[in-house]
Amino acid sequence: MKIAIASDHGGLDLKEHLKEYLQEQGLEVLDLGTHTAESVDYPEYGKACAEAVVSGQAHRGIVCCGTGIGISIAANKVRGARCALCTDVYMAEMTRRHNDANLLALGGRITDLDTAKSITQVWLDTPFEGGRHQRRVDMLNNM
Ligand SMILES: O=C(CO)[C@H](O)[C@H](O)COP(=O)(O)O
Repeated sequence: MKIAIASDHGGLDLKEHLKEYLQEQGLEVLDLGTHTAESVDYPEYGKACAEAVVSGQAHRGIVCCGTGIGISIAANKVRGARCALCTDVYMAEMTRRHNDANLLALGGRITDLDTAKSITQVWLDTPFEGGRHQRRVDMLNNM
């Protein structure tokens, strides 16, 4: 599985650690930046990551900013993106089971690394349930 990953400066440390975590598991990572601590604008990075997923360049995407909020809003502006901001593993499980979330958002100033790794792992491993949830995801895709 290929994972696109992107952050602004507020999510940079978390992105770098998660990138290493994903690569340790043999996953291919497409790092769309940012690459330095210089202040940048999260909409650009959320958009780039969501476009990589929706276009098929990557199977899934992970976006990080300070809270995870702004970059998730940006990602969800891209048609076909279903980006879920998660702060615990229950949210990660449910957003895969019910929402078929193809992007995960995390807050580098909110969520500690161990929790972020657990959230990421559950989000990677949990399948979409389909059924009644497919109808709702179709509705999202048609908006
Ligand atoms: O969390 C964020 C967006 O939701 C950003 O990371 C945050 O707004 C950046 O703030 P600053 O420019 O003060 O570092």
